[in-house]
This record gives sequence, structure tokens and C-alpha cells, in this order.
Amino acid sequence: MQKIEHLGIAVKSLEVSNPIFASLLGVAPYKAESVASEGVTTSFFQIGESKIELLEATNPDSPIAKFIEKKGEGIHHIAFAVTDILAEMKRLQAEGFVLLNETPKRGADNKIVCFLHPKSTNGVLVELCQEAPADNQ
Ligand SMILES: CC[C@H](C(=O)O)C(=O)SCCNC(=O)CCNC(=O)[C@H](O)C(C)(C)COP(=O)(O)OP(=O)(O)OC[C@H]1O[C@@H](n2cnc3c(N)ncnc32)[C@H](O)[C@@H]1OP(=O)(O)O
Ligand SMILES: [Co+2]
Repeated sequence: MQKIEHLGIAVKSLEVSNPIFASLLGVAPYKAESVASEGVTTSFFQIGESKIELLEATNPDSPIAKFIEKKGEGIHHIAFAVTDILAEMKRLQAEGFVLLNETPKRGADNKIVCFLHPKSTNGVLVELCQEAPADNQ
């Protein structure tokens, strides 16, 4: 793991939450991006080396919709930057962590990602992020 890449926060409405976080952080979001495969629209804030990712569900089956239904708005996941996601997935699987996807999948912000099941990480949803290879952008 290189560093914390972003903290994912589940929100009901980006329209409502973007101004709240812009005021809190003193910076405007630098990107809004939908990832249909995840049923989310994301909004990214850069603060120094770190990022905050706000996530709004785009359909009721979205993991974000289910999370908010169950737990309300709040911290949803922590994402770590990795240099070699395949090697990291292999290492973590060998260490007994539960991968939620067999192969890396498209994330937001030009990343390929893999998630670990919270049951294997003390209840924290973990996301691995690698910069997407040039031909995958
Ligand atoms: C990829 C775009 C973007 C990016 O950064 O690039 C994103 O970050 S997209 C983020 C949205 N996508 C995901 O979260 C994909 C991975 N998530 C999943 O596969 C599911 O949400 C899963 C497996 C974590 C939960 O699935 P589901 O909601 O169908 O099951 P349950 O509600 O029954 O939950 C099972 C169990 O896990 C606990 N849970 C659920 N979500 C979280 C969470 N975010 N953090 C911690 N724990 C979570 C839930 O409470 C259940 O526990 P239990 O003790 O059985 O109540
Ligand atoms: Co994320």
C-alpha cells in the first residue's frame, strides 16, 4: 500500500453535500464523474495529498443506496493507492482477505479498483486503487 488515496463518503445528494464540503475544506470539487457500473455519481475534493470522494447513488440497487438505507449518510470506504493492484490482490487473498471482485474493475478518477469485504477488514470497506493503464483511460 502506498498511501490513503481517498475517503469515500455516502451522501443522499451531491447538490446538497458539495457546498457543505466545499465550505468545510475551503476548496471546490475538482471533478464530478458517474460510474454506471457502480451505480454512483462521484464528486472529488483534493486536500494536499489526500482526496475526499462524495458518492451519490444513481439507482436504488446501488451499493450507496443500500448503505444509506441501512446506515444513513457517512463514511463509506477507505481507498488505498497501490502500484501493482494484481500483485496486491494476490498478496491480500493469500493473507486471507476476501476480494469482492476477481479482477480489477473500472473506478472513477482514472483508476482500476478492487474492493475487500468488510467482514475481513474489521468492518471497514477497503478499496485498492491503481492508476489506470494508458490504454484503459
Ligand atoms: C468505483 C467507483 C468509486 C471509486 O472510488 O472509484 C467507488 O468507490 S464506488 C463505491 C461503491 N461501490 C462499492 O461499494 C462496491 C463494493 N461494495 C459491495 O460489494 C457491497 O456494498 C458490500 C459487499 C460491501 C455490501 O453488500 P450489500 O450491501 O449487498 O450487503 P449487506 O448490506 O448485507 O452488507 C453485508 C455486511 O457488510 C456491511 N457493510 C455493507 N456496506 C458496508 C460499508 N460500506 N462499510 C462497512 N460495512 C459495510 C453490512 O453492514 C453487513 O454487515 P452485517 O454485520 O451483516 O450487518
Ligand atoms: Co472510492
